[in-house]
Amino acid sequence: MQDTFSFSSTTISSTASGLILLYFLRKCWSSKPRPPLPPGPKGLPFIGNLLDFPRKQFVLTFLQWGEQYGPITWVMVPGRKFLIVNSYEAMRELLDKRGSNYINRPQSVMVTKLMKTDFTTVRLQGEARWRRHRKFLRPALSLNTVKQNYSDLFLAKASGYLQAILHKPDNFHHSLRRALGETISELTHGAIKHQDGTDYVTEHEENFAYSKRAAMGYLVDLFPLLRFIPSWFPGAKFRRDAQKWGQHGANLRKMMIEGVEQRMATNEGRPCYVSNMLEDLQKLESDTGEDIREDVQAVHDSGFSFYQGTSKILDQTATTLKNFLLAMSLYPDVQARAHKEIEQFFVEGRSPDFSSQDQMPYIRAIVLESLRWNPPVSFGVPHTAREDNFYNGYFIPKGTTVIANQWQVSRDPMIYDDPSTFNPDRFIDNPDILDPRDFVFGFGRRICPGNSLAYQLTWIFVVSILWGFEIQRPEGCPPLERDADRFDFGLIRYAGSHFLIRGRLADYETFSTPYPFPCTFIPRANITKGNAPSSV
Ligand code: HEM
Repeated sequence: MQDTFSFSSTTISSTASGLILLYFLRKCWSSKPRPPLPPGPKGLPFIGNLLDFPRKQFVLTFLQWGEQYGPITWVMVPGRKFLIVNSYEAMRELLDKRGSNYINRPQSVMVTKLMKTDFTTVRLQGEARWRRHRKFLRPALSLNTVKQNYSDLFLAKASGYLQAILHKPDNFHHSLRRALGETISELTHGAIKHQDGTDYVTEHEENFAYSKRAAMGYLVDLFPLLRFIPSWFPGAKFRRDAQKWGQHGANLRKMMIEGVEQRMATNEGRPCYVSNMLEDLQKLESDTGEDIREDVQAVHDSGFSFYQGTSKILDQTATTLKNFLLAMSLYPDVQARAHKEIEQFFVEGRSPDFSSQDQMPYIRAIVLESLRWNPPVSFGVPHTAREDNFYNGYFIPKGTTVIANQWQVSRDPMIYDDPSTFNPDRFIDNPDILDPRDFVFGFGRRICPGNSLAYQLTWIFVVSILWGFEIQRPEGCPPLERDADRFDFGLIRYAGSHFLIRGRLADYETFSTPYPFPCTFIPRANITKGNAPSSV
């Protein structure tokens, strides 16, 4: 008994001294100065850098910060910490090499929670549901699948666009969105209209307008507790709007899925992403008895994500093509060379197709330059840090929103000489130059799964338009020499009034597009009204 007691007291005293030692060691360790936060503009008490955020042309301010503070800049607003990355090397290091730490997305209360868009691929956190989406998207959007399954659809839509320009040349911006919207709708859900006549493309445009408004930045994003205010409460219009806008998306999603199911039941309509995946799953279920419910949900959600959430797919591809059209009107020499290359393959009634794609280096260079000249998602889709992290001796706390300023890469003179000039030759003269697809489609595990599709679709539109038309800038239009006169850099035009912050805290999934510009389309010998390219 005595022995036991003395043993216990020794144990207790040594445990106690051990704990005390540990306490002091920890104290010493934790009082060791933590590396500093990255440099950045000095903020104000309470509101941090809110006033440093520009109201428009965000990337240009981000670029200035890059020049002043180096590759990474730290900024804060209430409740949010941002790391703006202004160097390709740092983007690769953080988002690619340490991709598992930067796999999440920031969650906007208004768009994600109140509008209930957290099912879309782009907004999901990097967890099981998101992995399930990517599992279906990967094979469906691979280059091989795109070439085999979607080439005819792309050709038909490009041809339809030429006819639209012939008939209503002034409407070319609108008909471009229409052609791309139809392409995506047919590709994902096999139709552009519901059985009851509802036009999916028009509905998606409406839905997109709602998302854009919601993404403008609401007070509830600064003070998330506001989301618990009942929607009937005075001043809670944001809740009623979110409900209405979210419901519009939910109804549309339901309608589009029902449309696919009806067509599958009657063997009508063209095969599409959703029907192909559902057929595979149904086969799996009947062969193995596997529970496919979560997979079916992932197909429904990822199919709709082509539009919702990532509805910018349409905008991004449209922007790339608008970049191209603007460039053709500003750089006639480039256009003349492109016409020459096309004439080697597609003349005398032979309309464009993909058969000579590999033999047309100048067209490839034009497509790449259209992506680089004005990266459509000018400062990327943000990622967030899952854990504390260090870079170049700076501390990046858990939860930081990381913004990769793609515009900076596109204008880095160390990478691209004379970067504001549209110069496809840079890709021909220097085959080792950075391929813009290595940054305009994002980074790491969240990298855009649609990059091959986007490239192929852009390519056939570019060739078809050049085959059919000569593009001119109308006489008397100003020459647009500066980037700031050409591109809006993520400016969202929204006339509605906002609380304190109008646009300063806009959701950061904005994208840059050319300001509206006029073009004259002169039909070439190849094309006449009613003469659609023969291959479609
Ligand atoms: C020129 C056209 C396009 C550009 C510039 C573009 C760019 C991007 C970028 C920058 C991201 C975010 C990547 C990141 O988080 O680092 C993204 C995400 C995404 N893109 Fe694209 N994209 C384009 C077209 C498309 C197309 C045609 C599709 C589908 C057919 C598509 C599907 C997606 C999806 C589903 C995501 C979300 C990925 C995720 O969060 O896991 N994109 N895109």
